[in-house]
Amino acid sequence: MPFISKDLATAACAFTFIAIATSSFRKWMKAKKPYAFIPGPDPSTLAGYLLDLHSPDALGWHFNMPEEYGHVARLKGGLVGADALYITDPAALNSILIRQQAWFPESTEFAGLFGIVHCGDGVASVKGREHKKQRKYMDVLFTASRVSKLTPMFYRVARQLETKLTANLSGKPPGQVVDMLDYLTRAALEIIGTAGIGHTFNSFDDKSEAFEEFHGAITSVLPLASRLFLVLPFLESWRKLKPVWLRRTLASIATFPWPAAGKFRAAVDAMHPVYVKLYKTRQQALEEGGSAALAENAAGGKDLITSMIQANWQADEADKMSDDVVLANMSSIVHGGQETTSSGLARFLTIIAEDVNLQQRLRAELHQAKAKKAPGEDLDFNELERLPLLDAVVREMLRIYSPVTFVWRQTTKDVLVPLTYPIRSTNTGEEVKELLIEQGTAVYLGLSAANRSTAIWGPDAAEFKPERWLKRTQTESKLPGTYSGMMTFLSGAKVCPGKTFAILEMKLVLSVLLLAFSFEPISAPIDWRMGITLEPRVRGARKRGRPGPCSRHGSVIL
Ligand code: HEM
Repeated sequence: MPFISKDLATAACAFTFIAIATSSFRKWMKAKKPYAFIPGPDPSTLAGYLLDLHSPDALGWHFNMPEEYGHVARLKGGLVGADALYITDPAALNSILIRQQAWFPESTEFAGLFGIVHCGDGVASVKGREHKKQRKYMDVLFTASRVSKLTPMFYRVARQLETKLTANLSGKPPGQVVDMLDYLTRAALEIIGTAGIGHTFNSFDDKSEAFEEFHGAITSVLPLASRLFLVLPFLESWRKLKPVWLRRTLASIATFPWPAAGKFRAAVDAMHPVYVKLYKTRQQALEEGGSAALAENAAGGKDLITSMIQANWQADEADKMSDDVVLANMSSIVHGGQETTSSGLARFLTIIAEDVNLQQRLRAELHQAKAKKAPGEDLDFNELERLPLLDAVVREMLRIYSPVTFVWRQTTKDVLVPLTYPIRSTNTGEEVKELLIEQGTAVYLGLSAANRSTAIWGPDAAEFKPERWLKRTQTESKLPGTYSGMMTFLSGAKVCPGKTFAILEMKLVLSVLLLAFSFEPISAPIDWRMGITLEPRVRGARKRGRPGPCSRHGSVIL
C-alpha cells in the first residue's frame, strides 16, 4: 500500500468536502433560482431585491421595469433569498388577478400586517369564500347609485375646506404659500370619516385632538410597519391567534426591543378604540330603537358603515360577520380611502399649478356647467361625472401617477400563466410564451409600471396627455384593469371597492377648489416618495406636509 502522508490525506478530505459542498450549494441555488433564465435587475445589496423594491426612492426603478427587462422580470433574491417575479404582462395579470386568482392570494406578510393593523380579519386579510362573503357586504355600499347619495356630504366637507382656506388667505396679498397637502389630508379624512363611518374628526379645527391623534396614527402605521420588515413574516401567525382581544392584551403587556414596534402598537391603539366606540353606539341604537335609531350620527345614518352594520344585523345567523370582522372592515375602508385620495388630490394640484392653461380650461368648463344651474346650486354626481376635461385630467393623472405602485401576491401551488409578451431566455435566447410560477413564489404586480408601458400604451406612455381620453385616441389597453384598462384600481376579486367614491371625491373637491382659488407652483422641487401610496415632499424637507407638496401654490381668491 503506497504511503500517504497525513497532510495529503487531510488536504484530500478538505478538497472532497469543498467539492461536495459546492456542488450541493449549486444544486440548492438552482432549485431556489428557477427563474434564472428571465432578465432582471441586479440587486444593489447582497440582501437581494427587497430593499430596491421597497425603497421610498424606487419609483423610477418600478417605472423602468417593463422598458428595461420586459413584462416579466426576475427579482434576484441575493445570497440566500429566493427569487421573485415582477409582472406587468397583460395576459399574466389577467390570469393572476382573474382567471387563476384563487392561487395568487395576497402575500402572507401583507395579510398578516393588515390583520394586525385592522385588529381583525377584514377583506384585506382574508381569501377565498370568506373574502367573497365580506365583499358582498362591501360592494353594495359602493355602487354608483349608493355613492351618488353621498354627494351632499362630500360638498359639506369641501365647503369647510374652502372656508378654512379663504380665512387663511383673507386680507393677504396674492401669491401666499399654503401647505395644501395638510388641507387635502384634512379634507380626505373628514370625507372618509363622515361618509365612510359616520364620524367627524373635526379635521378643520386647528386644535382638534381627535384629528391630530387619529391622523398621526393612520399616516404613520404603515411606514412604521415597513421598518419592521424582519418581523413581517411572523405577523400572519400572530394574526391567527384568536380571540382578537387576547392577542391585543398580550401585545399591550409585551415589551418590544425596537422603538418602531412600540410606536406601531401605539398607532394601532390610537385608531382601534375609535372604531369600537362607533360600532358599540350603532349596535346599542339598533338593539334599542331598530334601524330608525341609526340616524343620530355625523352622517345622519347615511354613511357606508352604518349601512353595513344594519345589513349585518338583519342577515341570517350563518351569513353574519363577527364584531371583529365588522370592526376590521371599518378600518379597511378608512385606510383604503384616506391616503390614496389625498395623494391623488395633491398630485392633481401639482399638475394644474404647473399648467396655467389647463387650469383655466378646467375652470371655464366648471363655470359653463354651473351657469346652467340655479344660483348657489351645486353640480350633482352625474353632472360632475360628465365634465369631459375634468374627467380626462383625472383619468390621465390616475394612469401615469397611480397612487398605489404595486401589489404583492404569493402562489399557493405551481401555476402556468400565459404571456402577451414572450420572455427572451437569457440562457438559450429562445422565446418563452408561458411561464410556470412555482408554489411559494413572491409575485409583485407593477400597477404603475403597467400603466406606463410603451408596448401597451404607445411611445408617449410616460407623458401626461389628457387629450388621449378627450379625443379618444387611446385605443383600448390590453390590461385587465377595471378603469379604462389601467391597473390603478386593480381588477378581479380584490378590485378596489372604493373606485367610484374616490373619483367622485377627487372631482368634487377639485371643482370646489378651482372655482374659488388659483394655484401656482413653489420654486422648490417636489419629490414623490413611495410608501403604501405616493407621498409628495418638498426636496430637503424632513417631514411630509409642512411645507408640503402643494404648499407652494400661491392661492389667490378669484
Ligand atoms: C385614488 C384612490 C384609490 C386607489 C388608487 C385605490 C387602489 C386600490 C388598490 C390597488 C387596491 C388593491 C390592493 C391589493 O389587493 O393589495 C385597493 C383595495 C381596497 N381599497 Fe382602494 N384605492 C383608492 C381609494 C379607495 C377608497 C376611497 C376606498 C374606500 C372608501 C378604498 C377602499 C379599499 C378597500 C377596502 C380595499 C381592499 C379590498 C379587498 O381586499 O378586497 N379605496 N385599492
